[in-house]
Amino acid sequence: MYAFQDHYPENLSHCYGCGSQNPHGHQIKTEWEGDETVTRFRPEPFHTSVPGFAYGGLIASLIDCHSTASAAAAMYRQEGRSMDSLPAFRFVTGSLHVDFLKPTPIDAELVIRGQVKEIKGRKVVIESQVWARTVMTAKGVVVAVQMPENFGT
Ligand SMILES: CCCCCCCCCCCCCCCC(=O)SCCNC(=O)CCNC(=O)[C@H](O)C(C)(C)COP(=O)(O)OP(=O)(O)OC[C@H]1O[C@@H](n2cnc3c(N)ncnc32)[C@H](O)[C@@H]1OP(=O)(O)O
Repeated sequence: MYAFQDHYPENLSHCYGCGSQNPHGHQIKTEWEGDETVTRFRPEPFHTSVPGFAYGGLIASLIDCHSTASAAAAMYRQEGRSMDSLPAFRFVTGSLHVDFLKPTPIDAELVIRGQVKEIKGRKVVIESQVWARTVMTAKGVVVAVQMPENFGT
């Protein structure tokens, strides 16, 4: 699989959630399945909250990085451009909202499915659901905003 994150330049691949260059991070991989974006992730025992269940911060960070990657992919798709083409779209999280609907088992593969709800100017809104086996355990909404040139200054 060649994922959205595989197009990130190396100097922007250190993110804890999605950076391929961060050995301590989740290193998530996201791709299109039709009009939805999909990330699959298997929690480790050290991601535990209540024994047997995954920590909510893990769920939130999966939704976060799944959504920023989906935002970039959606912008490229809207422009009919490959994710390798320039200028690059780089998105950061403006807002992250998560609803925890059910406890998320630690021993299941998690499937995060995202839909593009809005693309307006530099902003993309992504809605996502986290599935464990046949149960939707969480859902989220992220407002992703194209990183300004002066980010961090
Ligand atoms: C394939 C190649 C791709 C390359 C890809 C490279 C990798 C790419 C980096 C990887 C890394 C991943 C990232 C992981 C996800 C993090 O963890 S990112 C880290 C956490 N996030 C941050 O640190 C962001 C900190 N905040 C900021 O820098 C600024 O507040 C922001 C978010 C850039 C927005 O500031 P701004 O650019 O001045 O925004 P502004 O022009 O005022 O607003 C633009 C639009 O966004 C909306 N907006 C802005 N902030 C918010 C908010 N908080 N709530 C709701 N809406 C908002 C505005 O309402 C506006 O919408 P419209 O009025 O146009 O409808």
